[in-house]
Amino acid sequence: MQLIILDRDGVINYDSDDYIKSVDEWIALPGALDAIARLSRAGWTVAVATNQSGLARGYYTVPVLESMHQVLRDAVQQRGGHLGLITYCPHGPDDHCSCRKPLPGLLEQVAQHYQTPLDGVWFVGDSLRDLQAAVAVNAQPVLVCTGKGELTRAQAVPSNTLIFADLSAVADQLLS
Ligand SMILES: O=P(O)(O)OC[C@@H](O)[C@H]1O[C@@H](OP(=O)(O)O)[C@@H](O)[C@@H](O)[C@@H]1O
Ligand SMILES: [Mg+2]
Ligand SMILES: [Zn+2]
Repeated sequence: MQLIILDRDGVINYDSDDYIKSVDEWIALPGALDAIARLSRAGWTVAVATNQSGLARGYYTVPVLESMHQVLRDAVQQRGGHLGLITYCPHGPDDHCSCRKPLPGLLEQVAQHYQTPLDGVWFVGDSLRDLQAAVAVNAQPVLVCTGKGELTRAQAVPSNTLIFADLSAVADQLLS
């Protein structure tokens, strides 16, 4: 199967250092929804793996998070696409869970859901922890320069990281 996994904040939607705490604060990045729909229409399975420590911090609730994700799903569907599994880590840094990126637990949940290996699967993120999670499961780390991506690019990223301007450029590459 053609599977691609996306980080959410900073890749699909604008990120904020104050967290994305409501549906109103959830604003898609230019071209991101069309990119997901283009991939989906071309037969790709598009999943999402996102840290959401704002839940543990009490900044928003699961119903609010789910409403953001319904907006995302509806917007992709309106473009003729389908968004697959959205898996998230609800924990905080001190919860010592196994799913908070850079740990690969979210990616492993995607692999389990689709019963497919992750070797070489593109995981597209804007933070170093996204790239590290990809490397941990032998997936392909892909950095986009939206969200925190430019800051991340200035750090030491995994040597095999692919770098693109944004999610639209990632879709262009995969669909070329
Ligand atoms: O990029 P993804 O994984 O989709 O989601 C990131 C968000 O959960 C938030 O993650 C926080 O990091 P801490 O969880 O506080 O370390 C901060 O980076 C926030 O700016 C950001 O909105
Ligand atoms: Mg991010
Ligand atoms: Zn977790």
